[in-house]
Amino acid sequence: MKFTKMHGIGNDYVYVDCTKKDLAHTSEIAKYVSDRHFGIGSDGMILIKSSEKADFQMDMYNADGSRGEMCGNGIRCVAKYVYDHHLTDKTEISIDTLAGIKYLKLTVENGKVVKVRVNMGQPILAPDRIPVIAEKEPVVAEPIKVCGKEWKMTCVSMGNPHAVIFIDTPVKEFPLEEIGPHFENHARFPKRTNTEFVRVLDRQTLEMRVWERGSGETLACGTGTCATVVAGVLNGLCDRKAVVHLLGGDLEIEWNEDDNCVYMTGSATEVFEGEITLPEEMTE
Ligand SMILES: N[C@@H](CCC[C@H](N)C(=O)O)C(=O)O
Repeated sequence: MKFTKMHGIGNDYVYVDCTKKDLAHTSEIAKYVSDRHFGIGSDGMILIKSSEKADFQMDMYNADGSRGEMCGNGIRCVAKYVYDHHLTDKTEISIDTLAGIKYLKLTVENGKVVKVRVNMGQPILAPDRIPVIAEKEPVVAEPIKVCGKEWKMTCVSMGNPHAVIFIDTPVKEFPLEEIGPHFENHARFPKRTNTEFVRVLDRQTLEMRVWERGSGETLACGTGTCATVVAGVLNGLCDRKAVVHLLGGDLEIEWNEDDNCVYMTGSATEVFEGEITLPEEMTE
């Protein structure tokens, strides 16, 4: 299987061009290639496909083989791939995802995409659509007991579920490996959840670490960063336009007041191309 390794501020995926030939056993392959010791090593796998509804389609898999409805860092890389690999010459493109069609604007320098702005759509705040088991809408600073401690969570879906927790200490010091899995698998999240731990530095600057559903800690999460700014606004902690520092780099987020859509701007990077021989049972 031919693949391209790409990352959006350190959130790395194996990208497979399926515009001409489809792939079977995708869940198993995602798990296999994501393994950092026995595979290629990545946070998951993303398939780039042709689409009848949009310019392209993106299918996203986490490292454990589960499907993610959307991937903010991944969709910027898909945009870079299709432009840099000459599958399109358009600098405004649409990509279909399990969370609907997203619209992207590409910044090109010397023939290559260096930055992408994505309209990530409107945040979903209805508990049954996130989904989270909660009494009130929106779910803002709602108590939840995890690991014997009461936390205050704000829940937002950007097509996929997020629980955002504001903390007062530097995010680098947070025991993410210990706490993250207990949020991910908590009974209040029927489809599990991605969880962001966030410290507000000032009204336009936040820092965040993420525990992703199906992949564990990653260096960045695009949908999670959008959910973080929405949660910050709902809690009165930040402005609608903010920069979020993640372990792998920065993302610029704007929750636009006029159309209620969240806009994410950030980089996309190709690391290398390769070919991997898959186990026989994954090729049948
Ligand atoms: N890293 C992604 C999100 C990937 C999917 C997520 N783990 C899920 O299962 O919802 C991003 O950049 O948004």
